[in-house]
Amino acid sequence: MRAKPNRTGLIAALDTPDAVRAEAWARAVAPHVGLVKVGLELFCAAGPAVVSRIAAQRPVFLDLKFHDIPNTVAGAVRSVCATRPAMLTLHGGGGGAMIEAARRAAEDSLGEARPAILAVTVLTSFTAAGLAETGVAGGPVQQVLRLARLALEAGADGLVCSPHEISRLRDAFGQAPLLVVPGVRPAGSDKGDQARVATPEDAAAAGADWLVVGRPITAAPDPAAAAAAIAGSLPG
Ligand SMILES: O=c1ccn([C@@H]2O[C@H](COP(=O)(O)O)[C@@H](O)[C@H]2O)c(=O)[nH]1
Repeated sequence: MRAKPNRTGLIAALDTPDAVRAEAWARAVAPHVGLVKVGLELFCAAGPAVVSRIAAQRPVFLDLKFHDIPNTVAGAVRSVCATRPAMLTLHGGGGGAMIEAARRAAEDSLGEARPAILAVTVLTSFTAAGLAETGVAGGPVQQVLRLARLALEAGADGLVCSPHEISRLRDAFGQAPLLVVPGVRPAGSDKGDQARVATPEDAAAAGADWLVVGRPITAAPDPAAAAAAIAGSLPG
């Protein structure tokens, strides 16, 4: 498992139901990104086979955000380990026992070659008001810190957070946890449904290990050029 880069790296999110298009994007952006991300849209349409094919060319961040009872999540982790992802996600809100079970399942399946286990804290599409609607008072930063502690103590290798929480997480937990950060928008790009966003330069300066960027790359007229421009804006 070699998921901690020496400097902030770029992950392109391949969000499409079309496996042929996803594989073409993966080939196009490959020179500019460290990993490509397969999420629910592509996985639900094209299944594990597309993950295995893409993983043969480029390390895959498998972002399926598991959230279920520990036994079920452990089984899902064992199943997806067959596709050889470099990193996978589960929801921190699933609790410590679920995260421990996921880590054990990954170790049993692939040993040293297991994927990094990342806990999603508070989705980057949430505002404080939206989070309060779900019954979580106190705002995103507090909830991110609470779930981060739980997840890291249960054996997670890292966290998915927004750019707004990176520095607070580094202050609380240091440099060791892998911080994977969506909600990244080059200046002037459309935010879409993302709420807690920052530019690639600001997220890198705050201490992100990996930036996850989807639509600003895949909706661009030239996805390879868009990925190259974002990667080029990161400190070297
Ligand atoms: O909190 C989270 C967790 C995961 N994501 C995923 O990242 C990409 C972002 O895509 P954009 O097009 O750059 O908005 C997407 O695949 C999400 O599922 C996230 O955005 N926030």
